[in-house]
Amino acid sequence: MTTAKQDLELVAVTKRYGNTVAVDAIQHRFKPGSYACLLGPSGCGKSSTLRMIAGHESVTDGSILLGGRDISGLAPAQRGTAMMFQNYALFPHLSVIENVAFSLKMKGVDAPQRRKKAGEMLELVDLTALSDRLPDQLSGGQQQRVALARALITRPEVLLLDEPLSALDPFLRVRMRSELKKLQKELGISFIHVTHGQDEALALADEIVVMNNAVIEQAGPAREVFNAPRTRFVAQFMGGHNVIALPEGHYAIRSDAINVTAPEAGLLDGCVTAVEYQGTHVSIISRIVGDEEITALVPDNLFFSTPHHPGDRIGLRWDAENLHQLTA
Ligand SMILES: Nc1ncnc2c1ncn2[C@@H]1O[C@H](COP(=O)(O)OP(=O)(O)OP(=O)(O)O)[C@@H](O)[C@H]1O
Repeated sequence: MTTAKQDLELVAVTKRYGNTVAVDAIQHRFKPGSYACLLGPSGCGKSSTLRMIAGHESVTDGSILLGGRDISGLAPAQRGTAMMFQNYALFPHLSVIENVAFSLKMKGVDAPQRRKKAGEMLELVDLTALSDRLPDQLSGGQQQRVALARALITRPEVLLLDEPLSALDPFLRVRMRSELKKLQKELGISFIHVTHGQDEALALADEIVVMNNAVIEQAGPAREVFNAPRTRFVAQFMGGHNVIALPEGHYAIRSDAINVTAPEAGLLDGCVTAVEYQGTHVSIISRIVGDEEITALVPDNLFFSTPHHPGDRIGLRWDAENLHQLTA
């Protein structure tokens, strides 16, 4: 398997469909050998971005560079990228091993070589025993591994995954996501994974690229994007944050960084509107001045030592270092 270490760079990449601007001059450098998640709500332009990188969609403006080489005008098979699709797109009449070997057949590789290479890929995804089955004789998770093997046989430098876990049930989704992460580390190539699930992105990504309305709102290591959102959108989309208006501006603060005190001991007073038990934590929602709501996430033992109920007056405190000023 290739271990080439090449940057993938998007230079002012734009996609327009008629009058719709799906991707608006985005600029980003994906580090080699890292797991990146393109995260954002439906319609923000993440699939269009991925399809342009893959070559399944033309670039309206700008360019895509892999290792400094402009690949924007190349056919998908010539780019050094491979795509794994949402619905896996397996050929129903071909066996597992034939599906995996398909692209080699198109390249004119002879049958014994194809079988050997496809066999290696099936071993990598732990499917050797099912080589001769047809796709409809496989579970969703197994079909996904076939699709992975089929994409990886081309030895891409960058593997592109479009919502690869969305067709799986929640249990399998969690299992497959750790397999994807492990595979990426083993292969050492870059994965770019499109998802609209923030928990999926947090679990998988070395780097999260948050898109909204055709632009990149924020990009950085997963922990940084979660912990220090720069815009109201990122704070709300990542979840687990409050946006507070203070005289100096708007700030994001994690719900678990808000401490609940007696009313006179807080920086702000609140009136409890709801209490939700969440197992390890209890979420206390209170209304503050200006009718804004603040959620405090309190460890369950702390909550039950001094329980609060809807209608109670409470104080809310935080350490200034946990406030992150928002730019928009
Ligand atoms: N072939 C197309 N023709 C016209 N408009 C399109 C086409 N494909 C996408 N769009 C529009 O471009 C915008 C971005 O779409 P895109 O599929 O990239 O978003 P997305 O973030 O991947 O959304 P989702 O999570 O729903 O797949 C949307 O407004 C969409 O309606």
